[in-house]
Amino acid sequence: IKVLLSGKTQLRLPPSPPGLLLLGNLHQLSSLPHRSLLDLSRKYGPVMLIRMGQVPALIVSSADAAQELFKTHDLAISTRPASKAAMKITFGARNISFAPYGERWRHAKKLAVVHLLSLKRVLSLQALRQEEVRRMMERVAAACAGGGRPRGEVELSEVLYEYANATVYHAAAGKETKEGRTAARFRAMIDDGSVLLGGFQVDDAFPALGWLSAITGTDAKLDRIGRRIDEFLSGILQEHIERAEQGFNRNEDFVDVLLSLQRDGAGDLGLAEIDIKAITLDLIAAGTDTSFVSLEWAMAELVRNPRAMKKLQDEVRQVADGKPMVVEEDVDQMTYLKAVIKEVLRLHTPAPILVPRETMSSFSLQGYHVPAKTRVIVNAWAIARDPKSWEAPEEFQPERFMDNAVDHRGNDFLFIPFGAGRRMCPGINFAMATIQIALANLLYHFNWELPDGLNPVDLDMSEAPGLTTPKKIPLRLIAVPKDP
Ligand code: HEM
Repeated sequence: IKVLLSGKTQLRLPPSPPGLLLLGNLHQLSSLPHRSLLDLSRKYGPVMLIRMGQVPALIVSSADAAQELFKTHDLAISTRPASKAAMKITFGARNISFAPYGERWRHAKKLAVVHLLSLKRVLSLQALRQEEVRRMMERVAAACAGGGRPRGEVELSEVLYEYANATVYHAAAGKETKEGRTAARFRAMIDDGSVLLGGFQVDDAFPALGWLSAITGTDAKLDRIGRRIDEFLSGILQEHIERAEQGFNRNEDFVDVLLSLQRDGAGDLGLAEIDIKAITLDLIAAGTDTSFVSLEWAMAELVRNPRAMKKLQDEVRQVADGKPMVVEEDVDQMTYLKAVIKEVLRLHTPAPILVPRETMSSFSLQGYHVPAKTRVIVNAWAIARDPKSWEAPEEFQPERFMDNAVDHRGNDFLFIPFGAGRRMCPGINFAMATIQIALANLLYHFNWELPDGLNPVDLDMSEAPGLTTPKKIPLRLIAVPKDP
């Protein structure tokens, strides 16, 4: 009636599934939102508007809509929604991933790219990766020697997590120098945080009801995680500062570089200790889980698909024949390895709904009006299994990437595991280098089997919830050395 009386035409909003008065569509979302959202989009279309409690959210689930979104409206969706979890866990969102759009975010991202993530910097870290791969191989080899477990049985998920964490930690904050700052401790801190940062907590849906998170206990939990993270990062910084004071600072790692920039003034925006902690934590967290889940799913798919495993093993062993280890020059010649990794990123998109954005202004998408202050969720996982773009989308077929120029760098919108546009992942080079060399060496040195006579097709492939989705049941495999 108000619209009719005002004489204004009503703007056409995207279709919405019917919701409940207070909850909106929250009750239709499971702990794996990418799956529930795909089901809803099959009914309501690739551009939909849902309500998560009080919060309106635009859901994009097709390559066409994603292309229009990122190509035409990227600036309008370049901020992240403010969230209590991000404020408490990521040093007031002074990091990159959860920072609001603006100069501070741009400055932090530039520092990370120039001093850690550019192709040149990533190539210069080759020896570091080789060292971490060697440590991982030694761990697997130790399992082959027995040591209390059935011979060759490896808690592979644990080993892969440790490798992914150590690689990015080593590059960002140097080698672990004190007992206790380990992958296990880091994981315990980060895992709870990842679920809370996903943006699907009751508290995210009712921002006006601040007291709710005190009742649900989320506030206390966030404070606890925040304190542990601060303590961990303060320890890292203190070690670096002490080392520099003793004259041992040779700009070895990213924290060293940031501290020396801080001493030199670091430009107009400055660089406080809290910024250094926030950015360092961000890079270690963003780089660990994503690379780990990619490796975990890669090994799971390969043991489930013995034909692909053999084909990849043949390629790796032929290229690196006779060498003590696969090195990165060898990887350049491994086309099937690269296809396998792309297929893993397609089928098991590590961050299935990317990282939520928020509209800074209204715009029109595929003929629908999208209001300002709407959360934007791009279901990259759903897009990567859309039968309109992919043949047999549910099947693991690395061959589909062999003679196919489709790339993961944010230009082909049917395949955007790293996102697209201004907020796209800056860690692609780092991630690819970390994953490729590890997978190649795992297959070069060992043959892999399922324990307890498990049939490959019976391997459980369900996902655990979070910003990234690891296997629900960690991967445990038998490693058999290629050369006993
Ligand atoms: C397979 C590995 C990885 C995947 C699949 C991945 C995926 C993503 C995705 C989907 C986003 C959000 C993009 C968007 O909003 O459009 C993101 C952001 C980000 N990633 Fe990655 N990532 C990976 C590895 C890494 C690594 C190794 C690092 C650094 C060491 C890193 C650092 C970041 C940072 C800092 C952001 C925030 C960018 C911003 O908000 O401007 N990522 N990543």
